[in-house]
Amino acid sequence: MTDWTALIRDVPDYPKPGILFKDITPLLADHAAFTQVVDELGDGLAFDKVVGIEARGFILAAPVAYRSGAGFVPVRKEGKLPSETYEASYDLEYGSATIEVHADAFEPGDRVLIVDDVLATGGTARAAVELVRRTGAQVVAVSFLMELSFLSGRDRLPGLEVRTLLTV
Ligand SMILES: O=P(O)(O)OC[C@H]1O[C@H](OP(=O)(O)OP(=O)(O)O)[C@H](O)[C@@H]1O
Ligand SMILES: Nc1ncnc2[nH]cnc12
Repeated sequence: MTDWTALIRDVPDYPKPGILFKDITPLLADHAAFTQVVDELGDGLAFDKVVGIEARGFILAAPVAYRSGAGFVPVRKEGKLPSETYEASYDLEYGSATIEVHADAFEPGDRVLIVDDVLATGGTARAAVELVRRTGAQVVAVSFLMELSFLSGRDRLPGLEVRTLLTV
C-alpha cells in the first residue's frame, strides 16, 4: 500500500496536554487515499459483519462492509443504542469510556471484522472484542488505519489477527 503518513496531521496537546493527536481528516479528504485504505482494511479476509466503533471507526467500517457485501454493526458510546445491549468499560490514551452493542446484532456463528481508525493503548479494541464475543459471534480480525506502536496496543489483542495499515 502507498505510505499515506503525510496525510495524517499531528496536533500537539489535543485533547489534553501531552497527547499528540493523529488527525485523519486530511487522509479522509483525499479520494485516492481513502479508497485504498477502505480496500486494504478487509482485503483477503472472510467475514459476515463489520463492526465500526463510534465515531471515527464508523467512517471506515461502513464502506468496508459495503464493498465486501457484509453487514454493518455499530458499537456505540453508552446510552446511544435503543434496544437491549451488552456494555464494556475501558481506559484509553486520554480518558475512559463505555461502549455498547445490541445484544441481537449478530446471527449465531457470524464471522466479524472489527474496524477502527487508531490502535493506541488497545483498550477500545479489547472492549469491542469482548462485546462481540459476548453475543456468541466470532472475531476473525481487527483492522486499523493506524497503529501508535509505542503504546503496545497489540499486546491487548492476543491470538487475534491485527492488521494496521500505517505505523507511527
Ligand atoms: O487504543 P485506545 O487507547 O483505546 O484508543 C483508540 C481509540 O481512541 C479513539 O476514539 P475516541 O474514544 O477518541 O472516539 P472518537 O472516535 O469518537 O473520536 C480512536 O478512534 C479509537 O477508537
Ligand atoms: N494520539 C491519538 N490520536 C488520535 N486518536 C487517538 N486515539 C487514542 N489516541 C489517539
